[in-house]
Amino acid sequence: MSETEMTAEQAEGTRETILEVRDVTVAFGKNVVLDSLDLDVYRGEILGFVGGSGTGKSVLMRAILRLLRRQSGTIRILGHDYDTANEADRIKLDMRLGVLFQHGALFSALTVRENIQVPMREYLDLPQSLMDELTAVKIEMVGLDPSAGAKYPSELSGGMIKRAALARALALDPDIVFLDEPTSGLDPIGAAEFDELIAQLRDTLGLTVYMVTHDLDSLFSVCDRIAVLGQKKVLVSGTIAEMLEFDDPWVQSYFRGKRARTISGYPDGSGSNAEQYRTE
Ligand SMILES: Nc1ncnc2c1ncn2[C@@H]1O[C@H](COP(=O)(O)OP(=O)(O)OP(=O)(O)O)[C@@H](O)[C@H]1O
Repeated sequence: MSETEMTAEQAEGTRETILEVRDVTVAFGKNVVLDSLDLDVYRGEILGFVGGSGTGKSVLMRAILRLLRRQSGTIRILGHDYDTANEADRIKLDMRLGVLFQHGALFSALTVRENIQVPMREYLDLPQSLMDELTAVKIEMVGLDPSAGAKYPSELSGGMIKRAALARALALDPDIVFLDEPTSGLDPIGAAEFDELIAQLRDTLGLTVYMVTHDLDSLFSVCDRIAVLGQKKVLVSGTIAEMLEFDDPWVQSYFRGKRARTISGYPDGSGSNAEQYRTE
């Protein structure tokens, strides 16, 4: 190894942990869903979070976003522990997170422009003209036509709703966005375009992306790392190559199953021609 090369461990040491989950337990009555779970998310990465149905992916995301109570453990976002932060710091922290819930979850009685301005009104004190300018930038950023701003969610296609919801998640220029199954309900071309948009935003804005997904195409084409939830913990996290090597029946059948092999383009599931697969 030359002096300028780094080992994988050294490279890992230089990454900034933007989200640190330690020893988190969440239970509903006697039903323990997450048990002493640990997870790290690094700045600028796209992390795909997968696991069988009902394993607790949404519960973890909601626990991180403080939408439900956990029994124990610590969650540090951008180095801050929300539990011990004062009110002013909590608000600052909230502003650095963006969320796109499944199905978009736009307010149906508001136009796209008004939807995007909801977080701006909540957290910023800006004149309407400036909010309008910022909104136009967000609409362009997610690849929507400027005319979409005046439309109501019922007038938009599924793909446009996802983009509008993403624009709202980006309204306050967050450091990290949480996406709950962002490509579900989209056709393969729409899903591939949405993945491309996510990768583009990561590259241009340095955004960190935490994506709960069942979409193998997304995992193979845009995710830098994958974390697998199983047995109430993060069973394994790493690259696709590391998933393929991991000795667990669910992980093996998920990443080496017939569909995964078709997407990856190689008999053993390695490599990736997901984009080609999708547009065929
Ligand atoms: N508010 C709640 N009260 C009681 N139990 C809950 C609650 N929310 C989730 N659960 C339970 O937690 C478990 C995990 O649910 P969760 O929705 O996180 O699964 P998931 O991994 O996101 O599944 P899917 O991929 O099917 O969306 C389930 O057993 C569910 O019934």
